[in-house]
Amino acid sequence: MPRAILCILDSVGIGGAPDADKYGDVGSNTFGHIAEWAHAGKADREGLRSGPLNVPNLDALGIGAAIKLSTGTLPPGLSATAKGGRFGVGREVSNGKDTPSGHWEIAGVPVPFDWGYFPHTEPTFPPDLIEEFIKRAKLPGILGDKHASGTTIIAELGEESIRTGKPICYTSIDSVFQIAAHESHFGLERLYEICQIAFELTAPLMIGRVIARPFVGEDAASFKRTGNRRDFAIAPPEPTLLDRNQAAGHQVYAIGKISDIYAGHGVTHKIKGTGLPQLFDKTLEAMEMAADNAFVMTNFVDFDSEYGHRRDVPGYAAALEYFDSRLPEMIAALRHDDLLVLTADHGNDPTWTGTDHTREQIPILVFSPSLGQSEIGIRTTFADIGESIALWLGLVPGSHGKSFL
Ligand SMILES: O=P(O)(O)O[C@H]1O[C@H](CO)[C@@H](O)[C@H]1O
Ligand SMILES: [Mn+2]
Ligand SMILES: [Mn+2]
Repeated sequence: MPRAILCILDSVGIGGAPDADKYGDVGSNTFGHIAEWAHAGKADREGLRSGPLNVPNLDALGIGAAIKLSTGTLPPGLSATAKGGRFGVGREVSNGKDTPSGHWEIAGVPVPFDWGYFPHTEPTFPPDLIEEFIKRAKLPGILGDKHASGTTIIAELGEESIRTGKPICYTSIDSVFQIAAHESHFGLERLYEICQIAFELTAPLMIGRVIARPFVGEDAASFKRTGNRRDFAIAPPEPTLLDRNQAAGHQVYAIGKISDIYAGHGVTHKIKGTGLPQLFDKTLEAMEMAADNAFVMTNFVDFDSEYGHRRDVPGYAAALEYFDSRLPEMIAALRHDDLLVLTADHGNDPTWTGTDHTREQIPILVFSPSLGQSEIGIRTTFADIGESIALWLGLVPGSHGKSFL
């Protein structure tokens, strides 16, 4: 009986989005630029990695061929042909270049509305929203109230936050309200509590997510964010592939932040994990446990949060190489009628300006011991991924996308 395993390599875009101009992202290409920089010796870091990007397993599944299809250019060191499985390119119809938009569309539900965003002003948040938040959450005030990178703003305001008990509230180009506070001084449960209050206040503004960003350490030099991040997200507007598989009486394993992204909807097994090695292990464990017709979905967030937003090219390259080095384990764990899909939710080119996501097309790399090799072309919506998995799992067709199987 069939099963499906869907790995979202968060932010591993492959350039070529036809509407990138609307986002100021023309020419961005996360995977392609990392390969180029590595080839030019610009992704070396002592003790971490050096030289050209070493990703033979992703290359065999067609990452090079997909990038060539997406942008017209084959990055150095990658192959123009795949050696197994099906490869192609996904193009997003949803307007946001953010995690929920990408994930919902992949799971068959393009976002039919525009998210709310906070302006590039200081303060960025509406004063009446903050006033109500402070009152309901019983806070002495807030810090931040601007667009910022999460690690930078903790270094800047973390000490003051500990001293005053005021949480750090900030946003980005995405539809987010993020709250950073110290895990023990402020308290993790208290942080979750105020995030829930913020979520109730921001959801009517169509803000996609409130994100709890706990950190530890005692001064600017030692502050570090922990794995206790939690996303409070608006629920998808229609049943996703997760809901559909659950409604059919089958298992849905949500690994990493998947459950948060779909507001817990359609999830039968929620599994948390921190860091690429653990997320990979948890995925392999789920593949061992999963019953017939199960859908296993993992979000590998570190590509995005640790390397993309941090504009860390060597770090991103090393993360891709790590994932690649473990891919043979996942392939070896596949049963004859398992389907493995590797893809991404948006781009986050670490060679690009700023610290935000980039509007890009995504790779679609599909492998099953029972499928032959072929090209599936440029798909005009990410929803084709969800529809293909639905078909594989024997579900009734949904209302968006077409199967490429
Ligand atoms: O800079 P950090 O806190 O990692 O924030 C990033 O993480 C958010 C969620 O992915 C994005 O919207 C971006 O702002
Ligand atoms: Mn993402
Ligand atoms: Mn991100």
